[in-house]
Amino acid sequence: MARIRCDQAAAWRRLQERHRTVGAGFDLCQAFVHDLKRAEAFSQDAPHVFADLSKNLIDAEVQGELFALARECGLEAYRDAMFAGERINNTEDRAVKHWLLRAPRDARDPDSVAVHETLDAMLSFAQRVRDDAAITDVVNIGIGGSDLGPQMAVAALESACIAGKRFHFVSNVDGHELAAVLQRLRPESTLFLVASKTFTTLETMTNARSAKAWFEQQGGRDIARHFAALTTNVEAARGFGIATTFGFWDWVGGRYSLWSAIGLPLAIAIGPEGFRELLAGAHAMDRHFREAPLERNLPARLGLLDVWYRNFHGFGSRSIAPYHSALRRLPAYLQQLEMESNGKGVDAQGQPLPFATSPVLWGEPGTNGQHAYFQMLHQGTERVPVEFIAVRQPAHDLPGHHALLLANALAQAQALMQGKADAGGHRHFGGNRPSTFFVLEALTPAALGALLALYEHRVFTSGALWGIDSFDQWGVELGKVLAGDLARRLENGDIEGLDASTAGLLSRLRGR
Ligand SMILES: O=P(O)(O)OC[C@H]1O[C@](O)(CO)[C@@H](O)[C@@H]1O
Repeated sequence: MARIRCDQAAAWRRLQERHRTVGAGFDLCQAFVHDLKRAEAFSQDAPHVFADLSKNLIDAEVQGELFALARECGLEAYRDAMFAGERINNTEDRAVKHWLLRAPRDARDPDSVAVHETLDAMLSFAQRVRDDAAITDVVNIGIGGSDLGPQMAVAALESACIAGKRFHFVSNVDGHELAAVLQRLRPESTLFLVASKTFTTLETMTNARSAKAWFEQQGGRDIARHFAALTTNVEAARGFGIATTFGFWDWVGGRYSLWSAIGLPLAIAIGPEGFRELLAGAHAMDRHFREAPLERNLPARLGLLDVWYRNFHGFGSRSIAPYHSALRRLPAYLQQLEMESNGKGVDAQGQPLPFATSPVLWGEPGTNGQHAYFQMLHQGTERVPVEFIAVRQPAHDLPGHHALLLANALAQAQALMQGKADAGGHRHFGGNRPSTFFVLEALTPAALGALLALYEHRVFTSGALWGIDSFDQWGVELGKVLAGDLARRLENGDIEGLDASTAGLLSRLRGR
């Protein structure tokens, strides 16, 4: 489908002009003085998520131009193409249909029917594992999208997780990780889930082989009961000796696969009903993204803000500050989602891009981050937009804590914006530092599903304007190939043809 890249749109030039004349000197505090309705105008309710965008460096005119830019670039048509199942992942010639995984069953659509068959089977398996008191440990072996999503979500929903079962996530090829987990396991009470879309990934296959060898050495019997595979490559899983498999499809990208069989650890942890609630929350956000006009469309507004910050203000990073310790793995999850999707230097046709794309995402839960890097956020030489995520209702009943936590989130956003002008030198806070503030009512499966889908569509929006293919990841290939070659060289010591640095390091690491 025809797409206009953002830098070729007339609105792009108007935004450049706007940034040159007023945008760069935009004063946040003054904006609130001049517009008493600013907080309301730049707030947005979406399913399960409220967002206050008013502490961002935008005004109504910039936002209007950003909507114009989105329309000129064909964002809505491109979004509709994704939801129509067109092959918008053009470099891999694949459709992009993770949203179908959370849509209600549609008997007319064979893909939807297959999705729900697998979902039903996977959820009954999850229920059986939940009911099986003999299984005390579930070990997910996977990496990237086959690890970060379930790991993040099991932590996020820890208050809803089943008692009496421990969940472990082994991703790294570094044997320290698997060895530390294996030490705490007994084969008869362990279920290994080998999660890999391709079932070829070096880390996962190495860990899966070692786990299987350990299981057999420890006298484990009945692989069929103690190993299951979550993969699009069911044949390879069978070849590996795993009979219980839950499949998914090539139109589910790794970083978009939590909603598929890859979510099995989460389904075991929170139960089939909880998992369906997660899907329903994400589906509600899908509908919002599909149906709301851009002016009231939260993922679109956020994605456009990202373009404004990256390409006009030149902000190179964004900090994620979840004020909820259960969201401790969310920054890592979002790093893959956004940086693997939009960390591209060429457009979908392979043409070099003359502008910046994905920012660096980073962060830690609040209030911990405040005692580590918030110094830089308040007084450093870079301006970094911060994203606060607060949850109104806590999942514990310790008195006092939650109000202090929320007060800190509010205070940081306020301090970033207001600064402190009356003090000079080291005590001076320049202020005018942007932030977005999200509020969830409670950290439920539905709210988490909606929040994650919100981020997915936001990444879609900026990627669409940048004209890139947000659904491939060719940038991870080169390192994989070189690692294969270097693994052989580490064995045999061959340094022929290597650059001097790599050759020297290789010899040192071989200890010879
Ligand atoms: O699920 P697989 O096929 O093992 O891949 C794991 C991860 O590797 C990548 O392909 C590249 O890092 C990710 O996109 C993916 O999530």
